[in-house]
Parts: sequence; structure tokens; C-alpha cells
Amino acid sequence: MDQFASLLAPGSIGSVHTEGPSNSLHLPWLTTSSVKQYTLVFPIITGENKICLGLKKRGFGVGRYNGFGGKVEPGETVLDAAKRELLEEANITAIKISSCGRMYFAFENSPVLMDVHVYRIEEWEQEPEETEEMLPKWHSTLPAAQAESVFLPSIPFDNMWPDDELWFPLFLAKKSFVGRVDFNKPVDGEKNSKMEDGPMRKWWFAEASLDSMKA
Ligand SMILES: Nc1[nH]c(=O)nc2c1ncn2[C@H]1C[C@H](O)[C@@H](COP(=O)(O)OP(=O)(O)OP(=O)(O)O)O1
Repeated sequence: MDQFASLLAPGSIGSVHTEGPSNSLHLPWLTTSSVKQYTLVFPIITGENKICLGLKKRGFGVGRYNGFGGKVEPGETVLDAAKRELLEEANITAIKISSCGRMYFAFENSPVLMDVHVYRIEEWEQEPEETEEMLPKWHSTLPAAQAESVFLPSIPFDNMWPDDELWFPLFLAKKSFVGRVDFNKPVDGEKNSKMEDGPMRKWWFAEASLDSMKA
């Protein structure tokens, strides 16, 4: 039995923001046998409508823009892992950091459910710097036409994980959110394809209090 069954039903937590695609709602969620904790942190300057995204230079999700984060190490709290990864990947030290989302990702043919804790930071020390793993770049949270006027690129959803476009509206509106995305394996015949290249099989995201998610 999937020990994460309570997360399988959209609407079990909070009010559903999006679920889909409509032609796959009947498909079962993927079954997983273990869960691994991850962090994902986004530096944001709210008053200036700016967000720092990092271009992943290696490993899982290479070539995509994302927040900064990674696996929680044994013996570490999730918050400590979030701060450590931020320092390792962007060379900044978090001062004001807050929890804002929890997302679960499953991949066809992988037994592991990724449990990703999402944070925003609004105060930090040092400026984001390129590291071995990430190339940080500031983006505007405004729509493209307005972003141009402040000489920043808008959020590059075409060059991010496909699910980001689904939950970013909640994240940018400072609403806490919970959700799950299952990915099918990559389409047959694609050369050198990796697990993370597969298309989204089904998903849901809800606006929800993270207190209901303490685990
Ligand atoms: N579908 C998805 N959408 C998204 O926005 N972020 C995702 C995602 N799937 C995974 N992530 C994030 C979570 C986490 O921050 C990161 C994956 O972590 P990594 O594999 O880079 O971990 P580590 O930095 O610990 O890895 P190594 O140092 O290479 O072992 O990708």
C-alpha cells in the first residue's frame, strides 16, 4: 500500500487550485515505496518584484532554472538543509526565511517519492554568486511586457520544470500551497532522455496551510 495515500486525493488538503490534465484524471497515481526529503529555496525582493533563479549546471534537472536546494542529509533538520544548500549553491546566508510550500513528485519506474519543502527568503547576507552547481540570475516577477521596462527577463517557464507554471501563481501571491505531480517515463525513442524529461502524467495543487502537513 502506498503510505502516502492521504496525498493522493486532490481536495484532501486545502482548496484545489489546479488539477489535471482532464483526460488523465481517471489514471491511478504512481505507487512509491519510500520518501526522500528535499528543499527548494527562492530569494525574493518583493518590493522590487524580483526573484533569483539558478540555472542548474549539473545533475538532476540540469539546464533548467529553479530555486536552490537539494537532499536533506541524515541528522539535519529540513530548515538547516535549506540554509546549507542555499549557501552551497548560491553562496548566500539566509537571514529571513519562511516555509511556503510542500510538493511531492513521483516518477514512473522510480520507487522514491520526492518530498520537497519550499521556502522563500527575503533577507540574506552576500549577493548570489555562481557556484559549481548553479548560475544565479535575477528575474522579474512581472509579466514579460512590464519586465522589459525594468530591464530584467521575466520568469522563464519554458526553461523550468513543467510543473512550476502551475504553482508559481500561488507562490508569488504569498499563498502557502501543497501539491503533487506524477511524471510518466520519457517518450520512447528520445535520445539520452533522463527520468526528469518525462511528461507530466497528472497533478494537483492546492492553497493550503502547511500546519496540516507537519510530518
Ligand atoms: N518537478 C520539480 N519541480 C521543481 O520545481 N523542482 C523540482 C522538481 N523535482 C525536483 N525539484 C528540485 C528539488 C530539489 O531542490 C532539486 C533536486 O535536488 P538535487 O538532486 O539537486 O539534490 P542535491 O543538490 O542534494 O544533489 P547532489 O548534490 O547532486 O547529490 O530539484
